[in-house]
Amino acid sequence: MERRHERRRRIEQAFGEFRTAVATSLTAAATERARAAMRHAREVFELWVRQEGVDTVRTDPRFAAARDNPVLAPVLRRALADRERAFAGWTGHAPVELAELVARSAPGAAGQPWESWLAQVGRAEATAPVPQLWRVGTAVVDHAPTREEFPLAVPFLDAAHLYVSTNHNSRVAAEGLIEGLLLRVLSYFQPGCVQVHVWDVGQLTGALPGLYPLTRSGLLTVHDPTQLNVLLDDLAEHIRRIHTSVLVDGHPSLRALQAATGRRTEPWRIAVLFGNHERLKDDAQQKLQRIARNGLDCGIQLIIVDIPITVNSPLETIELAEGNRGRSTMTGPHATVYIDPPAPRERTSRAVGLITEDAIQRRSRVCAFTDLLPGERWNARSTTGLQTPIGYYDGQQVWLTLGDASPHVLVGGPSGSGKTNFLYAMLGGLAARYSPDELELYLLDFKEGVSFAQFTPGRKDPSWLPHARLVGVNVNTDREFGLALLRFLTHEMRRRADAAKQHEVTKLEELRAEDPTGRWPRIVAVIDEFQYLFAERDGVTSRAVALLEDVARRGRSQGIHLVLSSQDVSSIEAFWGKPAIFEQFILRVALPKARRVLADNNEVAMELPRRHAVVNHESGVRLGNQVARIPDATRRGTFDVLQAELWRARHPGLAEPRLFDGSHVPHLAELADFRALEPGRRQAPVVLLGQVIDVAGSAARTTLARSPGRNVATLGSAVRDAGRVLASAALSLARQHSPGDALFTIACLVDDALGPGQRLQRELKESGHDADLVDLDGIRGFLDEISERLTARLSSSGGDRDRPHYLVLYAVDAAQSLLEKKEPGSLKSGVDSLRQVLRHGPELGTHTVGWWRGVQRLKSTFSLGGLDDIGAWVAFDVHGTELTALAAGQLIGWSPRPGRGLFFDRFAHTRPEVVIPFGAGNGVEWGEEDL
Ligand SMILES: Nc1ncnc2c1ncn2[C@@H]1O[C@H](COP(=O)(O)OP(=O)(O)OP(=O)(O)O)[C@@H](O)[C@H]1O
Repeated sequence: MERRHERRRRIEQAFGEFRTAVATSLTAAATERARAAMRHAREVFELWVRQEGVDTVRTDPRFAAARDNPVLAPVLRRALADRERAFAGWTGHAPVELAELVARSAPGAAGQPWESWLAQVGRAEATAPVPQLWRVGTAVVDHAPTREEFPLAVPFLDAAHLYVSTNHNSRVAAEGLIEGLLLRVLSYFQPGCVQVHVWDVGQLTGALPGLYPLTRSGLLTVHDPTQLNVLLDDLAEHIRRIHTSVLVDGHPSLRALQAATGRRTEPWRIAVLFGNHERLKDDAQQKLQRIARNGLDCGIQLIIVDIPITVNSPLETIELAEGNRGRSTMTGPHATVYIDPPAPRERTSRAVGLITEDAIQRRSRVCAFTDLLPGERWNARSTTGLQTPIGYYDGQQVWLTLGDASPHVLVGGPSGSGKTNFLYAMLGGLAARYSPDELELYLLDFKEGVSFAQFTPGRKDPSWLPHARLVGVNVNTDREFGLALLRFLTHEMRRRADAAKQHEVTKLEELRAEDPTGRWPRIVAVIDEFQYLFAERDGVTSRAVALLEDVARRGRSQGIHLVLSSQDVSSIEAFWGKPAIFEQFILRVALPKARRVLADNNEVAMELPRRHAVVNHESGVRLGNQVARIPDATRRGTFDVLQAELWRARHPGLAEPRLFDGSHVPHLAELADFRALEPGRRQAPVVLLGQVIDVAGSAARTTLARSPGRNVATLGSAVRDAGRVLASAALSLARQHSPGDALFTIACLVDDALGPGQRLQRELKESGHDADLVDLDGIRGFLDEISERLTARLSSSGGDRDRPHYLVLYAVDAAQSLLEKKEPGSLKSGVDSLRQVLRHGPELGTHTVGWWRGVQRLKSTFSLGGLDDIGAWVAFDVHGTELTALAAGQLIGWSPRPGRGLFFDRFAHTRPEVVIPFGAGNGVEWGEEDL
């Protein structure tokens, strides 16, 4: 029994222990569960806090119970502390710093409140620094511990397009945003620097009505809702034109061009496009994307509203969800932006009115020549091209570019339309920008008058244009001078090409890089009234066409630019027959009423007001038209003042430009070739017969070597022309002999020749030479005597060198009948003696410089074939066909003209060249009465 009790007690005890153990563990489990539940509650709460944000949890009634729960309070406290920590770098500093940054980057109207600038006309020029940011509103970071506003500003001009998206609640606010931004831009820059285009898919006159008065001044253009393509094509065309004619120096953008050169020639064009959330048609969409991609470099900005589009270029977006509230890419997804409220309508109207008036005034402002000149002279480099403003349009400068893309210029306009004035404006702008080491000018004016003479030293004004190397005036009928200029340019092209080749490059630009110390200026060759060059269907025209084609084609890469100006481009048949030449003249300048300069369907020149020009860098097609008002550049006080200034600044060693004046008779004594002659030269004596028409102004020369054929003839009826040739020949020969070394015999065989002959004798004697005079009575005896002496010398064996003897025979043919007579019993006539002298004289130092009054008369002096004894000749009023026999049988196209002769040297020339006889002696004027 006892044992049974014991067993029971032990069982009960075991159960008791079990119960205790179970109870203990149940209690522990309950505690653990309660703990887990609390942890869970905190975690859930934390999740809410993190998800909804501390501010919501603190204020939203849904969280009231949780907020009051002391168990959860630490969670909220921790979250608040975390936020404080996260915003530690922001709160109190960043908004202030942002405000300062915007103040710095958005000066004046770009960032200040409207009260301080609206209704004041902008003063910044297009070349002024562009604000980096433009204020549009304020922003607040959504969950910042304290509400701190900071300004919202966007990059815009040159930097980024703007995209605005709206809903039915916020379209009005979006218009306010855009109008506000445009007013900032329009009020920052001088009127004219910015042009605005508005297109609204839904309405013709809806969007931005506050700006409409600007349409009066052309600063705003409102586009037809159905004509988006026209606007897009226009913008695309601007981009193309700017790339081809403005960004020619390798600058990637207008902004870069401005940074490098300080120049901004194009206005900003802002296109505001209002859509309706629908995609544009595919082609418009693609055009818009292209404009977005390439526009910023060319000053074209887009503001796109509610047009779905992806854009592959810098773009800021403002998304307005509710009224003026929204988000922007500038501030990111955690900040709410608030667009600035618009300025009062009345103030906006006043501002727009003022801008419009100012723009209209600027457009009508007469720009002056000085407006074309840079602040600093000669600091531009011509490595890649030449650029200058040549006038104004809408208060903006219009620039002209000579470079790879537009190497040559064709200028056209009827007489009096202002071509010469335009050329002065262009040359002034260039000469002020580029130093004479960067730019050389060759200027030729075919018409009568002295339009380019101003560039050379004058009697009243000693100044000359330091860039001018050659000036041709009154060229008129001396088309050969045009030819000479073109020939010079082709030589220069070759010289440059050779130099480039040595440096293993091909272009002037590269040559300058390879040879930085070399002097490789760009050359601008101006030919005014160039149609004269092609005035006749003759050899000059065909050679001119060939040379012009060569220069027009290859000049581009060698920095040689042609500027051809004409009042009548249409009549240049020879030229029009060569479209390839014209194609090189990409830059066209049409003055009022100019015909054929621009493309056929481009009539803009017909409507052009006086003193304006169309400058077209696109071969004259309509899209390339840029109208400019050209300032007066020819009046006193304009170009002349600039020239005097540049002249004073020139390098002291710089030579004066060479002047070729077609109306001027050259003076022998002035000629360098003449002055260089002196006694004691070892070479055969040189005979100067006149001046050839070349760029250097060289003398027409032949030599009198002691060999057969070295005689000179001048042919023509006038004693004046012939006398000049004979005298300059004799005087140049005299200069190469010491007194007494040579003998001159002057035969005057017509009365007219007596004056010039005696004058020549006197001059020769005055310089110490032996000079005899022979007349008709003495000529026969004289020639017989010389002839006999020559025969004797020819049959003798050697001996001393004969003293040079020069026979200067005036009107040889006048003695023909007298010389033909034979003495009774003699087989020899005087003509035989003359032939003997001409044939054998040169070998023995006896040379004849004779005048025959016509080709037939010369021929009758000789027997068949004797013409070979005349090695060189100058012909005046003799027709080209008559000269064939004297020029080795070649056909000669020569129409005689006053004061000009044709010179041929059988020993040196392949074809004859035009010569201008000298009008003066050895430092002594020859009066007309002497000739
Ligand atoms: N932009 C201008 N501003 C003021 N005056 C001008 C302007 N352009 C031309 N003129 C004046 O008009 C006149 C004719 O101009 P210009 O001599 O330049 O014309 P052109 O076309 O060269 O004529 P032509 O072919 O007869 O020589 C000149 O007196 C000139 O001063």
